[in-house]
Amino acid sequence: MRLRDLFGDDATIDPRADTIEVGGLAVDSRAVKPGDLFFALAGSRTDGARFIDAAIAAGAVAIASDHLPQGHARVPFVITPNARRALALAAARFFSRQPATIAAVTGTSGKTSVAAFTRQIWQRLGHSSASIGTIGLVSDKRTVYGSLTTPDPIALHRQLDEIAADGVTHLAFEASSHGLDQYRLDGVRIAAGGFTNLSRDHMDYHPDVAHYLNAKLRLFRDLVAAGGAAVISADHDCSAEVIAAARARGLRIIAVGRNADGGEGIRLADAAIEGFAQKLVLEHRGRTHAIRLPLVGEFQIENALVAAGLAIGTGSAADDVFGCLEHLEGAKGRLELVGERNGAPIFVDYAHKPDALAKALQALRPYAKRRLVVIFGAGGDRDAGKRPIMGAIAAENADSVIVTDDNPRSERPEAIRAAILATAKGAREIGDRAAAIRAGIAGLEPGDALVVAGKGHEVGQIIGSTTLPFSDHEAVAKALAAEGA
Ligand SMILES: CC(=O)N[C@H]1[C@@H](OP(=O)(O)OP(=O)(O)OC[C@H]2O[C@@H](n3ccc(=O)[nH]c3=O)[C@H](O)[C@@H]2O)O[C@H](CO)[C@@H](O)[C@@H]1O[C@H](C)C(=O)N[C@@H](C)C(=O)N[C@H](CCC(=O)O)C(=O)O
Ligand SMILES: Nc1ncnc2c1ncn2[C@@H]1O[C@H](COP(=O)(O)OP(=O)(O)OP(=O)(O)O)[C@@H](O)[C@H]1O
Ligand SMILES: N[C@H](CCC[C@H](N)C(=O)O)C(=O)O
Ligand SMILES: [Mg+2]
Repeated sequence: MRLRDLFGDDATIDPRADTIEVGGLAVDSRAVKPGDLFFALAGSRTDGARFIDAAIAAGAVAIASDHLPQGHARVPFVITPNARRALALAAARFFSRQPATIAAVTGTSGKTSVAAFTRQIWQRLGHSSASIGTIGLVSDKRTVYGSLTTPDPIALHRQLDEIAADGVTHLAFEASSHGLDQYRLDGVRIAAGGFTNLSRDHMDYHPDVAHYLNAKLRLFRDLVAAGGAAVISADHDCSAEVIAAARARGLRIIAVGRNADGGEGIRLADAAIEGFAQKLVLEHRGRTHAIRLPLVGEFQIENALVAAGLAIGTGSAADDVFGCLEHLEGAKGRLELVGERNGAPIFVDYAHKPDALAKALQALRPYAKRRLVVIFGAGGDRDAGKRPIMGAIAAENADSVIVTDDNPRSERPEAIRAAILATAKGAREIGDRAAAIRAGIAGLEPGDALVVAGKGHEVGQIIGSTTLPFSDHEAVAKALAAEGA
């Protein structure tokens, strides 16, 4: 593709770059292939400009950056005011196909679940559908394990192009605050945006909560296409501000939840637990719908309603969409019932931040007639401030707490555990996660419930810079087998 066709009018293109054909895009010098255009981006740890020589040595034919790199005037270059955004827009032009209908969801918790639910609703309504996010790419054609919640723009646009070529017409994907802040999803043609909730997260990255919320609001301010829909949970302190941002863009607002109006919105009029399911009464456009949602956890109602709103906001008929809610399956490792011992249910959950842990424990309280047991830790090289908060939440909302390791990464696991234990009064400490799970399961008695939180779908444990195979699902299964359960 011609280099010139990758950029808009705000780019200054070196005359020598004007005729260049670009074979690919690269943002990491170590991934450059001959013929690539290398984007030199200033990052959080280093500056891509330092790797321009390496990129050229690897075959880069031109460099794009937001400033003329010193000493590199001999290389064909493109200067563009916001190089990260320009990268995403260039990736959208380079990988030009996208599914015709795309919804994106943001919020502190529930994104993976909403993306999975939206995909399931569309699929059930007969559309070839996919989701992209923390658990990777899931489509009716293929599954690819993921690592980032919002992939970098090159990977994201390559995947959009591939799934569109596969025949996928409907995509729901997760917009993380990092992804929004770093312009990873600019260039995606988004027909509807969803917002679940806001609580403490990523305070190692965002200077304050306002910055974090503003990153999320970019979805409505900058990214959902004009005339598109905004599906917003109405039940939180931040809901009014999010709705105002979407309204300022003239988007079609579909508020959902107890505080939504049952006209354009989806109002939750009633909810009651029924075994491992919940009975809901919904109001929408003057009609009442009685639904049996086959999921555990009050928060899954919020996720299901945002997903329903996204499907309705992109053109599906409300009656059909509500019918699909009766068939939803939870995303892997999200309050997933994985076994039982002595009649006590055992769940795997992905709560790795304070509000999610509180919500997960509160959701499981009705299933623990005796003791609610939680096993969890906290990731290393991530917001250290959340550790004591999570310790206190566990002590308050569970009856028995085992503090173990999550992904310690480069940190000392004992130090992470100590920060949690400082507030988790009465908790046991068992660093080895498999041993912690064995101990938790061995102690279960009739009437108890156990949740292993923090790693959900993950299949590895990152210790130092090594990822060892580890899955909570497998660890639970092995512990149950050892107990003869
Ligand atoms: C902190 C963060 O978000 N970093 C992201 C950012 O990297 P960066 O630009 O800051 O990287 P850097 O290390 O400072 O390097 C600067 C530049 O030099 C380049 N470089 C570097 C070394 C080299 O040898 N050659 C080279 O060219 C790098 O490719 C980069 O372009 O841009 C990269 C490209 O898009 C991302 O891959 C990278 O995500 C890292 C891997 C990461 O771990 N991010 C996590 C925190 C994250 O994004 N999480 C969110 C939210 C999770 C959730 O709550 O669900 C997610 O969306 O997953
Ligand atoms: N709507 C919600 N409100 C509060 N907590 C929730 C909600 N949905 C999910 N959770 C909790 O958060 C955990 C993660 O859920 P999910 O993966 O759907 O969210 P996410 O926003 O994608 O998270 P991440 O940013 O970590 O990828 C769940 O396992 C559960 O403990
Ligand atoms: N996307 C999140 C996932 C955290 C999962 C948890 N298991 C941990 O390692 O902290 C992050 O990278 O911060
Ligand atoms: Mg996610």
